[in-house]
Amino acid sequence: MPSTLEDFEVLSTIGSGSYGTCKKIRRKKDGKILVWKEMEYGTMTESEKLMLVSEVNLLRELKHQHIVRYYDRIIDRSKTTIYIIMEYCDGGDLAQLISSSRRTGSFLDEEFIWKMLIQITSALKECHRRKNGKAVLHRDLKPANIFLDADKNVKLGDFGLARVLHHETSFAKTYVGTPYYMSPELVNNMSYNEKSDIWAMGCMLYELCALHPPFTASNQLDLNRKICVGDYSRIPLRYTDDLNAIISKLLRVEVHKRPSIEDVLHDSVVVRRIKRLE
Ligand SMILES: CNC(=O)c1c(C)[nH]c(/C=C2\C(=O)Nc3ccc(Cl)cc32)c1C
Repeated sequence: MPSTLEDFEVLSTIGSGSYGTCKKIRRKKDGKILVWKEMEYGTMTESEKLMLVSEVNLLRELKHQHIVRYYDRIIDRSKTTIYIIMEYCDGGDLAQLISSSRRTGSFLDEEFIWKMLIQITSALKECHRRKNGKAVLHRDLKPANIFLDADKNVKLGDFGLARVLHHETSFAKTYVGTPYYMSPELVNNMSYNEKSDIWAMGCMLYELCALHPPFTASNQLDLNRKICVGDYSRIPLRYTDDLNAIISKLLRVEVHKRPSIEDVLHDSVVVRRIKRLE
């Protein structure tokens, strides 16, 4: 039996991502706490609407402990709005965590950052596995799209929709961020690929260490230059050479030298750390 809006009670608005509004909801039949992401599709073309529906159906197949669980979707044609119902993540997102660490001047523990590296890599491995010959590339990996459950375990969310909503009307209206995580290949107008997700993961892990992105500039031209030459400083000296080494591999400018997800999971330093967390 498909869900309807009446099956849920809206409790609060908890965030507005790049592509819509997130609300905390309660499922009336059992009291389960969930979220839904409301996305207005009225300004989309027919082909983009079809892409959005197929994207959501594909994402619903992703069942993994470190990927936000998709439960259902509701389409309200009277409001041209889709409601994507997903798992509630009590711990909020990594962007909030970085902001509060920066505000209090307290760096994150290295053990926590290794845990993020291993769990995000595990989630991306599931996404990059071919499903019906189609990889689900995240395309918008950033701290605001990495959520945490009550035990501070990773829940990768908000994916795959970036490609659908890159059309002029809705993307231009909603996209406000500076593309700090844009990879060298994207700066050079090449196509997004699995290694672009790896680059973004490197930028994110760097930011967890330094509490700022690896590449910053006062204008897009300077930012692009720094990205394309790989001009960034070492992570703070409080972090080990092992952590610095793996992040440096993720931030290799040449795509063919950048490790794949499998390379990361088989890297000797990462294997050692996985054993420690088991
Ligand atoms: C201030 N907001 C929060 O602390 C917060 C909390 C407790 N949860 C969230 C967000 C989500 C959440 O809890 N589950 C989600 C599933 C998909 C997406 Cl795109 C977002 C979420 C947020 C933004």
